[in-house]
Amino acid sequence: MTGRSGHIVCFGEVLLRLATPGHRLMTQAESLDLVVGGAEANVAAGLAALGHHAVLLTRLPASPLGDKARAALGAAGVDTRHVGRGTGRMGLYFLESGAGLRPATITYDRVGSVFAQSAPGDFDFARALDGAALLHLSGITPALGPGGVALAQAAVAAADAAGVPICFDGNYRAMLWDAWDSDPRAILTDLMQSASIMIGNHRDIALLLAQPFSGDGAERRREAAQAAFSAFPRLTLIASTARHIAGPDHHRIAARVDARDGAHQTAEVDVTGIVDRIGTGDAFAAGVLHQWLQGGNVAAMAQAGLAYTALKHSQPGDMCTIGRAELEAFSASGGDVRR
Ligand SMILES: Nc1ncnc2c1ncn2[C@@H]1O[C@H](COP(=O)(O)OP(=O)(O)OP(=O)(O)O)[C@@H](O)[C@H]1O
Ligand SMILES: O=C(O)C(=O)C[C@H](O)[C@H](O)CO
Repeated sequence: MTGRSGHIVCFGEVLLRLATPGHRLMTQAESLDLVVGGAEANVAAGLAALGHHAVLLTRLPASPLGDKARAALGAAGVDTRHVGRGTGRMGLYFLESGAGLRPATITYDRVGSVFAQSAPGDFDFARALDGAALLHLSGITPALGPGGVALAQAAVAAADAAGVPICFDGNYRAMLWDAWDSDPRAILTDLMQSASIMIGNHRDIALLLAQPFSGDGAERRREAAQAAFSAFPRLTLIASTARHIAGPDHHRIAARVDARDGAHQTAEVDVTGIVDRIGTGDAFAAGVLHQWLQGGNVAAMAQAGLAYTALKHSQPGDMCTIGRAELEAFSASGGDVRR
């Protein structure tokens, strides 16, 4: 197995999460717990925890909130040298924590953030991408509005110009797309033309291709993957999870990676006692990319993605900072205290 050299550039907005403590409703909360997140930052943190050189390309406000975000990224081992600063506000989201049969709810408060207000010229894409193994971005940036579309297009164009492969995570956020007069299909299809790796499932592909996939399970995923490989000539890998919600704190998750010439779908693992569901998709992406960077095959990528997403469910916060030793020691049956 031959590894890939170079750092990974993750491009996207960093948010502060303000969450009700102790499963309270927002109406009951008298304080809010603060953590730093953002889908692409979460992937960078996961990759850094797994021993890779992960660079975050973003812009934060020149304010104590921006300082807080940058400090958290640095503490997670993310390379913040390409984190720009600007005048304006920090993107936030509020989380009303769920419990039992009451789902968690998210309220975004990010319109007009420094990142969302940025122009492509505010980023030195070429410098950040110089020598990179991969650019990772997601469907969240173009969902921010026309300015976000321009940012995502500029990032993709710069990676193309530098010959850097692109990983695109669908990360469909209906609340963001529905907040403006958007055409997610056209925008995402255009961005996907340049992607080598897609993190997304049959729903993402159905949206892109305006084509439903009605089969079941693995058959439906293979059919969707084949349609995506036909539509996007540069695509080499599609990675997805299949999540069955067995109970309020009990999910069954399998992972799948499709290549043009084969696929691997893992067995399901039971994830119980879920502490935090947010960021588990980003942890999956980090696990898959961890193996991709090492030249692992579809089975190794699917297993690492599954293990890392399963482990993330046990860690509070948006980021997964669980290390490589724990990933390698992952056991679907969990374990007692290690002493
Ligand atoms: N309405 C939709 N249209 C198209 N794709 C969707 C839609 N809703 C969800 N998806 C896609 O389905 C996949 C799984 O969605 P889900 O919300 O379970 O995210 P996840 O990847 O498990 O976790 P995370 O919330 O951390 O991203 C994602 O790739 C997402 O983009
Ligand atoms: O929802 C978003 O835009 C975020 O970036 C916040 C979370 O960190 C992200 O959704 C987790 O995937």
